[in-house]
Amino acid sequence: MLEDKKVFGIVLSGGKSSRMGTEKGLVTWNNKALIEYAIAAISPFCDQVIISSNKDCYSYLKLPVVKDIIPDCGPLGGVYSVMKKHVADIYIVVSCDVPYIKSELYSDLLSNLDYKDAVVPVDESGRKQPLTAVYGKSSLLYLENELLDGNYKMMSLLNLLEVEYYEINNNLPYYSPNLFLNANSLEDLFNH
Ligand SMILES: Nc1nc2c(ncn2[C@@H]2O[C@H](COP(=O)(O)OP(=O)(O)OP(=O)(O)O)[C@@H](O)[C@H]2O)c(=O)[nH]1
Repeated sequence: MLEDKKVFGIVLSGGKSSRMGTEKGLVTWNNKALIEYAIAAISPFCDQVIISSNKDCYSYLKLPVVKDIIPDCGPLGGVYSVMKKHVADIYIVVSCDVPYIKSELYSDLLSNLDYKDAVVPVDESGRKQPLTAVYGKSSLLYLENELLDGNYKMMSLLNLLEVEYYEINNNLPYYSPNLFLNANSLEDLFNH
């Protein structure tokens, strides 16, 4: 299905990292920066991985960096800015702070996209995970309208899109209870 499609990865790293107290993607965990786990998870499927950040600190990764076109709109603004600047058929989104995320998850999400606007995993507690998801280029119009209306919530965006929800359960070979662990603070990372 992907052969004739252009697939770009979006690594969301443009937040303020206020709970972490230091640039989240650069925090080292098991000898690797957090952002490098995110990049590794999506790279196998991407023609190009793009960093969504408003800082210059990720230049060492030698990947394109896209700053937010409209500042302070949260992750929605980051996804929008990359989509607007780099045209592709499919965008694989990952936040920079999910060190347990797995390539196999993205493989499953991609194979469920078909003609939907997005495939979003739902964790075993029923939480939708739109920042570790896959979006078709058809999402861009909705993202743009949401931003213009001042609605910055990813969850509201999902209500507008035709979304395939992909249920995660502990029978999946790559399942772990930490799959979506979101390392917002050093405590999240080291004390879970
Ligand atoms: N490009 C972009 N990315 C963002 C923005 N806000 C958050 N993100 C990213 O979206 C993901 C989820 O955001 P949060 O977990 O709230 O991260 P954060 O905003 O850096 O953290 P706090 O300041 O502690 O709330 C992270 O990967 C952030 O880097 C933004 O305004 N622009």
